[in-house]
Amino acid sequence: MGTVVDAANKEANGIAHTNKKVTVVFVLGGPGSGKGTQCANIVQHFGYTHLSAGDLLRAEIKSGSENGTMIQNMIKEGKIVPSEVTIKLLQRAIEENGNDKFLIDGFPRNEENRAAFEAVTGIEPEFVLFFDCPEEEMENRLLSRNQGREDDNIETIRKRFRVYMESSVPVIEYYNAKGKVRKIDAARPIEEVFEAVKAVFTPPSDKVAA
Ligand SMILES: Nc1ncnc2c1ncn2[C@@H]1O[C@H](COP(=O)(O)OP(=O)(O)OP(=O)(O)O)[C@@H](O)[C@H]1O
Ligand SMILES: Nc1ccn([C@@H]2O[C@H](COP(=O)(O)O)[C@@H](O)[C@H]2O)c(=O)n1
Ligand SMILES: [Mg+2]
Repeated sequence: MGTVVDAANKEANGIAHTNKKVTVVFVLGGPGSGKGTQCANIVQHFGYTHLSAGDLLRAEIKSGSENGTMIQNMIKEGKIVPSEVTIKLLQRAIEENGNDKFLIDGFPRNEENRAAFEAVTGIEPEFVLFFDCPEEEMENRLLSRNQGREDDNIETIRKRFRVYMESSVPVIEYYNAKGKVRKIDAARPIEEVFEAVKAVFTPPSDKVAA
């Protein structure tokens, strides 16, 4: 079941409304747990559009936006950018895309993100895909990622882990209490993790008995 984006709230936020009916899956997990890697696989197999909040913020820096310097400083410090900035980027990306099902990766990152997104868009996630991975493994992955990210250094990585534990884990707990979390053991090879992910996205009627 999708969610109809609430017209009044969208107008208040300055986004033209289309009453687009969308299905949203939030993809959460610690820094380096493999969210982006698995989202790419889900896109290929299940036809979702992948929206990474971090990628949208990095693109905003590159675009020369008035918020660019603020966003860059927040990312360097591993801090969470104010919700209105990130939500506008997500809303625009949803509106501009012809697809009606989205993986929103790395969002909501804190309670403010969660409550503001729900209030502004009226969108409730179908479920939350949660990649559970030990910190030591995530640290090793981030230190060898080699994508030139300014926040993949040990000092910022430690700050990101702290923010994750203090601000993001409570959001996962919130959705867990609502029965919406699909937890995946992410400390396995990429292909094995994807087998578990596939089981979450495959409707029960399509599952073949082993
Ligand atoms: N299951 C896995 N086993 C080993 N390495 C992995 C696995 N999944 C992803 N990686 C690698 O770990 C690094 C981090 O993965 P990815 O970028 O997908 O994580 P992320 O959760 O999106 O991180 P961030 O929150 O920093 O954006 C990448 O170099 C990726 O190739
Ligand atoms: N909801 C979000 C998501 C991300 N950020 C900032 O971007 C950084 C990188 O995010 P990744 O998901 O790509 O790791 C993150 O550390 C935050 O600084 C944010 O503010 N809000
Ligand atoms: Mg990522």
